[in-house]
Amino acid sequence: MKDPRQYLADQLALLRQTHPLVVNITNYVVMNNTANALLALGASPIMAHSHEEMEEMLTIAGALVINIGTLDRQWIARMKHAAQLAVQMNKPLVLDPVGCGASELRTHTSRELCEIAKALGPKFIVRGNASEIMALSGEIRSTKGVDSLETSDNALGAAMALYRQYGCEVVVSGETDYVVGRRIFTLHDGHDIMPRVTGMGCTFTALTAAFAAQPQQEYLSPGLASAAVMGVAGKLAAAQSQGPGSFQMQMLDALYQLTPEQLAASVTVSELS
Ligand SMILES: Nc1ncnc2c1ncn2[C@@H]1O[C@H](COP(=O)(O)OP(=O)(O)O)[C@@H](O)[C@H]1O
Ligand SMILES: Cc1ncsc1CCOP(=O)(O)O
Ligand SMILES: [Mg+2]
Repeated sequence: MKDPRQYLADQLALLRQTHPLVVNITNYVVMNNTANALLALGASPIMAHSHEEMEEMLTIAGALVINIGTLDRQWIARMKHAAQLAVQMNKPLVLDPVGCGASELRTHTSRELCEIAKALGPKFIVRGNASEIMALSGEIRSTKGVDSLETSDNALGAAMALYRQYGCEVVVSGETDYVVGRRIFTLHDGHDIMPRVTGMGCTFTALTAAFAAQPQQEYLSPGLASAAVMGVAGKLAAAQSQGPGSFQMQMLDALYQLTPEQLAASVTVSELS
């Protein structure tokens, strides 16, 4: 890869030209936040989950998000159907295993979705917090809920195991973000106010799908692009905020204002050898 910073700048510039459409099957908590974040960055969201329209949706979309945050039996059937279609249509799929480990239903469903999506290889991406990634891999059995009890450093082994098992890119968020694929990157941006706002991880997942939706140039790592954008926008937004309320608003403005040059200059990224 050329310098990862150049790759990141190119990816953001391309996104602003192509406005990729992302289909989101997501949770009731974050539908509005993630749609706004995609729009603010320059992508185009649609929230859709019905069986009847999913094939048409995926025909026009560049990528699919499956976020299990408020799952139930009916939603699980929709998620599996959409994942199967994504495989058939060779569309990138980003899974957010929200709350994996908090209930058997979440853990089991996340694994079933991974089994379906693994046929996509690197076009399948899992983005979760440390507890979720460790529960998905089987390294821990239970978690507290949707927030992480673990540091992302502790989840690196689990992320590598998932990469080997499913061939997917695995993105673990936290104070340090880890992007684990054929290569492994760490990013040290963001701000500790981010886990105090619901939906920041879901936003990360949705932005990952926006990068996955565009034609990849030299190196396929949508998770690296979204981690950089979340981290740099998060730092900029936190500097303008008084607390979680104003942070939410400032985050949308930062996603909108972020330039490719600023992204390349501000990101703290390194490759693990
Ligand atoms: N302590 C922290 N310091 C800096 N950034 C953080 C911290 N915790 C989380 N983040 C950032 O917040 C975003 C959401 O991550 P996280 O809170 O782990 O996800 P989730 O909301 O799914 O639990 C990511 O961009 C991550 O880098
Ligand atoms: C609070 C909550 N409960 C079910 S889904 C959800 C949103 C979780 O969003 P995030 O993981 O991005 O904080
Ligand atoms: Mg989450």
